[in-house]
Amino acid sequence: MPGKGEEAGPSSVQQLATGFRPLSRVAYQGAPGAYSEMAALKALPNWEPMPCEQFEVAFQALSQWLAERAVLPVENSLGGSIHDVYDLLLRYRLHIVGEVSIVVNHCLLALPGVSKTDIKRVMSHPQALAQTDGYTRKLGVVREAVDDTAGAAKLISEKGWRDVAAVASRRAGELYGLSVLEDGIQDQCDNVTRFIVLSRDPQVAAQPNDTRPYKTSIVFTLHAGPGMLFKALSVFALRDIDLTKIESRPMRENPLVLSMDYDDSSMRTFNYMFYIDFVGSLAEPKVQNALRHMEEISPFLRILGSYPRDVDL
Ligand SMILES: O=C(O)C(=O)C[C@]1(C(=O)O)C=C[C@@H](O)C=C1
Repeated sequence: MPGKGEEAGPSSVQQLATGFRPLSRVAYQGAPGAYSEMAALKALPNWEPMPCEQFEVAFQALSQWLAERAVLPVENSLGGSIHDVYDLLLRYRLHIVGEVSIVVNHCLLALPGVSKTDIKRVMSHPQALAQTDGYTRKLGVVREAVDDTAGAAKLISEKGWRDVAAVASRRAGELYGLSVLEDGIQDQCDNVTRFIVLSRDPQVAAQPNDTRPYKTSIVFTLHAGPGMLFKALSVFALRDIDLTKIESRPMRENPLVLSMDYDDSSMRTFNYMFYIDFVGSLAEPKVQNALRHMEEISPFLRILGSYPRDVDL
């Protein structure tokens, strides 16, 4: 019998002898059947997916050593950026060690026997609702945002609602006993969501024999004034470094600043955090030079991660 505080299971000696290794956990937001679970399994096929109710719970699971990785969505080709994840990246000191993209194919799911004309309400994650906006508008239903797509399917199944449909994956339908009323309901067939893989430790810089293409993600601030963003971006343009994404978010602790460009001291402008992804690894001298240059311009600069690029789409 294991004593108090001891785990039941093979001892470390037994583990070595039998080759048994407990599965490492990868946290994701949503219920089983969520697209984030698919992304987690694509990024880390032999890991145990760990469902979390909210994005922040996945960040906490990783920070508190309950999981070894977290996989979170950052942008979708139709719905745009997932802002909450950008804000959390700044609040938690975690590192991006990889990225993975998946094709998102939404289905309209309802209880067996329900037809499309019975549906009065459609529930899903806000991103999934944005990606199927044209379709649900034509359907003329009330749209309701919930925490995740699979969670919507689960709720409909548990409550037995016959006038509600979920926008979710076919797999979510199978898991929660819902039928597919229509498949492929996203407004464009090219519907791709990009996810990042987070770890407590940074990815080891690309080795000289590593031929994989790399990407680097940073977040920075700028002083208010004319041409500041232009100057910041020029550190990459001058070195032919290809930017793949830029995002700006309000600086929540200090949302308004005085602009140096105006004499009128009452003139205040919005204050932003800028997030940039670019092609290149921290091991490359031109990337190191660009970041050194950026440090001269930016009052705050943090490297979020340098990691192999997902080229499998
Ligand atoms: O709700 C889910 O199934 C999720 O995994 C979340 C999420 C997102 O946040 O963008 C992931 C992929 C799709 O773009 C829709 C929803």
